[in-house]
Amino acid sequence: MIGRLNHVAIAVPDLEAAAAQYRDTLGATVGPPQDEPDHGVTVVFIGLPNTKIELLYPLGDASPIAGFLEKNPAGGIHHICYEVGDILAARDRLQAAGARVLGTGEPKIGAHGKPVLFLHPKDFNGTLIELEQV
Ligand SMILES: CC[C@H](C(=O)O)C(=O)SCCNC(=O)CCNC(=O)[C@H](O)C(C)(C)COP(=O)(O)OP(=O)(O)OC[C@H]1O[C@@H](n2cnc3c(N)ncnc32)[C@H](O)[C@@H]1OP(=O)(O)O
Ligand SMILES: [Co+2]
Repeated sequence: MIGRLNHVAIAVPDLEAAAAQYRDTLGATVGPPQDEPDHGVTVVFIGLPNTKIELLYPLGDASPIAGFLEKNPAGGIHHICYEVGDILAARDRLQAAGARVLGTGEPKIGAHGKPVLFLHPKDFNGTLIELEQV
């Protein structure tokens, strides 16, 4: 069911500083900031040969990553995103297996314009998982 690793997301306390570090210190290809109000974050994507890094910064006063940054003020790995071919079939299979799908259970459109869902970290070894339909 899960396929390629689409991205690894890092929540950061300073988006510009983190983007500059990846661009200037690590020599990576860094995209522009993208506000994603429907998700409560601003994201910056860093292109790598085999996957992407997604830098996350809270947007608005109800950001789902605010709590994470309070607990991890220096930032930290926030989630990993796997690709799936059929996100509704994946959701149904996961729910049938007892996994918690976050939010309403209906996919939202993510930063790549594709449907995404999130699975509760406590069900997957303390790791927040995002699924993106490709
Ligand atoms: C533009 C879209 C973009 C894309 O790629 O397309 C994105 O990726 S958007 C990313 C931001 N959106 C989300 O993360 C949505 C899903 N996340 C959530 O619904 C919340 O963050 C949630 C429910 C995972 C955590 O909520 P909260 O921070 O309020 O903390 P809780 O106290 O409810 O957490 C319960 C429990 O889980 C632990 N936790 C929280 N976040 C993480 C995490 N990222 N990784 C691992 N564990 C996490 C938290 O510490 C609590 O554990 P406990 O032992 O009970 O203290
Ligand atoms: Co993501």
